[in-house]
Amino acid sequence: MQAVLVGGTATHVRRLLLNVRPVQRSLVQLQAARMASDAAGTAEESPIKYLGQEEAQQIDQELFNEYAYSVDQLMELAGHSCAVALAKSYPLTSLKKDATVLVCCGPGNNGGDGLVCARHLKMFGYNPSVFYPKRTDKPLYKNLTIQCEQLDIPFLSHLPKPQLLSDGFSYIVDALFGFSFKGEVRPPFGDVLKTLKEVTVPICSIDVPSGWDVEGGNPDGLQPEFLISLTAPKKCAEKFAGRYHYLGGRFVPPGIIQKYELNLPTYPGTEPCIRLH
Ligand SMILES: NC(=O)C1=CN([C@@H]2O[C@H](COP(=O)(O)OP(=O)(O)OC[C@H]3O[C@@H](n4cnc5c(N)ncnc54)[C@H](OP(=O)(O)O)[C@@H]3O)[C@@H](O)[C@H]2O)[C@H](O)CC1
Ligand SMILES: [K+]
Repeated sequence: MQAVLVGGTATHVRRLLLNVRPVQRSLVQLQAARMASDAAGTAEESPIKYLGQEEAQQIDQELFNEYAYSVDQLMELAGHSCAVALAKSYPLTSLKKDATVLVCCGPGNNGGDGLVCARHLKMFGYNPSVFYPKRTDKPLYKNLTIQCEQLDIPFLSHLPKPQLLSDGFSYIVDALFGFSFKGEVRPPFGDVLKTLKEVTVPICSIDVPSGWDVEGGNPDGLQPEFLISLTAPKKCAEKFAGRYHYLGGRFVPPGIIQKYELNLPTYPGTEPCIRLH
């Protein structure tokens, strides 16, 4: 707490700390640290942390087990932040082809983020379709699918050839695999990734470009134009050379930010996402 005792803020901060519960305390401390650095005129931010695969999974589990979030809650916030970041990067008015978007969903939670994102894109006025080749029987995914169907979002029974995809869609959302992807790509996703590599419209990846090693990337794999990292960027994002890199999933409690030294940037106002570069 020494760092915060700058420029007459000490009494104010001490009073705040005495009157708050422990969870709130870390919020106050974060704010105090920011006030201190501003007061000292040293607004130098530490670099954002890039997470390894195990660390990302550990944080995920901690959010569920210790912070008592449900997967549905976080997925909704994550998927919504993806749709907002996409709408900022590809505004409705700038798109041709009736603002058609294809969202490719994988079998895990990354695919779930994709289904939520598709629903919000529809609400924002885009025309999403979904390709979801390996469905999961869990109620969460079934419900997300029904919600999309009830909004008249079409589900494609097969993935069209690259030329048709490029002609038919403004961009393609890659929600196939996130931070739990491991090893060589297994069927049917090898063919899916091969097709996506050949399209000429932008590929927009959620959390991890699919087919990339979560830490090492994949120089021969997809080269997305857009990436939204959720919670915090994964190590492979250091290799991302596309145009838009966003951070989303504005749900990380201060306790986790501190414990894992995430050094997340401050989200502006009420925005659910922030552009990193
Ligand atoms: N805390 C957060 O930031 C949150 C992030 N969310 C999103 O969740 C994903 C991580 O989700 P998870 O379910 O753990 O895993 P994935 O979606 O990445 O992938 C799991 C499925 O992928 C299959 N898999 C894995 N490797 C391969 C491979 N080489 N070939 C083919 N298929 C593969 C795996 O299959 P199994 O047979 O191994 O079971 C799974 O089916 C994160 O990235 C965020 O996008 C949450 O939405 C909210 C919290
Ligand atoms: K992905």
